Amino acid sequence: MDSREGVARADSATLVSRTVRVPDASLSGLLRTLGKPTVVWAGPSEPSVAGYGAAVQVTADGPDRFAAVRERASEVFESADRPADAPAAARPRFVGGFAFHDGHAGTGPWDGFPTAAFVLPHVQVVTTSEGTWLTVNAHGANASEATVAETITSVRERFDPDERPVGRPPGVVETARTTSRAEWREQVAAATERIRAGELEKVVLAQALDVTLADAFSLPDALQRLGDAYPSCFRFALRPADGATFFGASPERLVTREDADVRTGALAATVGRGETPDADRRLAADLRSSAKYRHEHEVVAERIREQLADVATAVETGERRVRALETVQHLFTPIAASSDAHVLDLVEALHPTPAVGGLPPDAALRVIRETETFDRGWYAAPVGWFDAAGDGTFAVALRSALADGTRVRPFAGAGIVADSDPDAEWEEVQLKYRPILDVFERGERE
Ligand SMILES: C=C(O[C@H]1C=CC=C(C(=O)O)[C@@H]1O)C(=O)O
Repeated sequence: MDSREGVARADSATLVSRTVRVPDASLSGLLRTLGKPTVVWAGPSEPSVAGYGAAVQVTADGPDRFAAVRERASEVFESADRPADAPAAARPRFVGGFAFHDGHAGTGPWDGFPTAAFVLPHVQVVTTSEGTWLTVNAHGANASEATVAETITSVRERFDPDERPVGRPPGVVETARTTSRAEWREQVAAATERIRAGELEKVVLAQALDVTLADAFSLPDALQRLGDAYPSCFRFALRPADGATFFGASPERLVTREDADVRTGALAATVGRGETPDADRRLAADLRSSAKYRHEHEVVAERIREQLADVATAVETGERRVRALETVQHLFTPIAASSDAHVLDLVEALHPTPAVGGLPPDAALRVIRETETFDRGWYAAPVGWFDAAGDGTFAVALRSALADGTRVRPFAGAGIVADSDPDAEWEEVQLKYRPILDVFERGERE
């Protein structure tokens, strides 16, 4: 299942797709029994998807990558041989993501991660509140109903949905930084100077850690721990080639399109959690009332509305509120709209929002490139899924890390505006590493 035997380029071949119901299974149970997935997606109030192997893999480079993926995937979907009464939740879905920058190199730690990579899984297991379905997709010269039926039988034989206990956290042996505190101070000071000089209004600067674990990384354990601590976040894991896995639990929905309904939102400005309910409320009150936080947030909300204007109508902004997560609290403004555009067109219009890039976008991207000393790769970029109708959900790959064996590289950043304080931003970034580090560090309880 780990190989890419089924890999085919989108061409005139048929996509054969069949679905059977299987016993109810939790995502972690599935991952522990079926082996190494190529893709995993689990969103709040959405089906979870675990994919093995690739019936089709689509990759693309350069600024046209969004359209290139959409077109190649549409060819595959148009060729589909799938019974009309097959359950909708189990429909074939491409799952994958994009690099943050157009000119992504895909080298070093990001070896195997192109500028865009999506997989239509050979074996796709979808779980909803209604049940679990196994879909087998095959495409190319050897794809037939008979080969699909054979795979269904062999996966069913191995299918053991029982929950397995989560292992002990592996423990951290060593942690190195891409950016020292002194370098960060200089970077933030230089960025605020450029902002005050009028070159730009906001930029999101990031950094990374190089963590060495005592024992090898376990994806089922990592995703289960993240799911327990961050149930309202989008959990994902992507392994476009054999090698490293990019995974995380992102609080930020880039966009969902369901029929013509579009859901997005602005998530920006951060404080920590208080030690007591009173301290927590004071922090939340500060987040709501501070002019600095409001500005940092409002530029994001306003820009998202502008970005949507070209691809959607009936853009409506909900009420700004505080969204509390296990380790941080953010300002959040829901935004809804209506659109006939494919979800990938919406992703293209929205990426990068100023919650991960800045404003104006080009100036912010220039400052990011000139300032950061590590490769963002797929961090802070769109990850998610789409289907034949152009529906789908994409999250912004935050609270994320690249993991391979005992090596893990978590990423985190912070929005910088004119009055940002480098030390406060440093503390904020350390809080944003917590979701990933908590998966690996051994606390006193262990
Ligand atoms: C860039 C990150 O968070 C973004 C999302 C929410 C709040 C943010 C902030 O307050 O700076 C960031 O814009 C990250 O988690 O690495």
